[in-house]
Amino acid sequence: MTNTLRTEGLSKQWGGFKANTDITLNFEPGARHALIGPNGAGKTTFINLLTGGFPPTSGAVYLGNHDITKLPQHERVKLGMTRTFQINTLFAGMTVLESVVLAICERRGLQKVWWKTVEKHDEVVEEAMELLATLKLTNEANSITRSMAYGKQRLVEIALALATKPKILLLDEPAAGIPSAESKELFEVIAALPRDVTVVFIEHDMGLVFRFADRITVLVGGKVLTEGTPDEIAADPRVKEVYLGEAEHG
Ligand SMILES: Nc1ncnc2c1ncn2[C@@H]1O[C@H](COP(=O)(O)OP(=O)(O)OP(=O)(O)O)[C@@H](O)[C@H]1O
Repeated sequence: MTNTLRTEGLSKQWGGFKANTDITLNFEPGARHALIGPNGAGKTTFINLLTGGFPPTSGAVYLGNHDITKLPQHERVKLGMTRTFQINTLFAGMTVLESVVLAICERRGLQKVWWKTVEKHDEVVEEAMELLATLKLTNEANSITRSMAYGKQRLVEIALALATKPKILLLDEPAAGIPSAESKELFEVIAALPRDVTVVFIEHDMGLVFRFADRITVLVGGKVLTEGTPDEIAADPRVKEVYLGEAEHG
C-alpha cells in the first residue's frame, strides 16, 4: 500500500542514552493508532523520528515505497505526512477561516497571488469551509483563534495540519491541558476524520485511548513492549504490570 507508514529498526541515542531502540512498526492505512507508555518511554522521540524533527541514529522510515529517513520535514509533508504545531502568534490573531485559507493557499502554491485571483479565492474558501465542517468548526469560522476555548484551538491546529492533505496525521497529546469534556469532544472529531487519513497519536488518558484507538503500541524504556488491538492490550499482563508499577511509584 502506498499509504502505509512503517519503520525498520529505528533507534535514537543521545550520547550514551538510548531513547528509542530498534523500533519496527507498521501503521495500517486508516488506522487510529495510539502510542502509549510511561513517562520517558520515548513516544515523542519516536514521533520526531517519523516527522523528521531529528535524524535517527540507525534504522529507517518508509512511507509506501519511499524511504523518507533522510528527508527534511517539509518534504515529508509534501509526501503526505504531517503533525500538528501549536498555533503561532500570527495565526492566533487571525480568524479560523483566514488561517485555514492561508494554509490551503500555501499547499496550493498560491500564497503570492491568492488575493488577486477571485476565482481561486472562492475555491480555496470553499475547501476551507468543507474542512471546518469536518472538524465541527463551521460556527467558529469568523472567531479569532486566540479567543476560543483550548479544545477548539486544538481543532484549529488539526485543521491547519489537514490543510496539507495528509495521508498520515501525527498528534502528540492532542488533549493535553484541556478540560475532559472538551477532550472527549476533540477525540470524537478525530475519530470521525475521513478514513483515508491514518491517525497516529500519543495519549496518556487511557479512557480516551481505549475508546478511540483501533491499534495500540506500548513503548517502555524506548522499546516496543507489545502491539495489538485494544482488547489484546487490555488483556496483556505485561502492560498491566507496567502501569501498575507506575501507579505504585507515582
Ligand atoms: N534532545 C534530547 N537530548 C537528550 N535526551 C533527550 C532528548 N529528548 C528526549 N530525551 C530523553 O529521552 C527520553 C524519552 O523522552 P520522550 O520525550 O521521547 O518520552 P515520552 O515517552 O514522550 O515521555 P512523556 O510521556 O513524558 O512525554 C527521556 O528520558 C528524555 O529525557
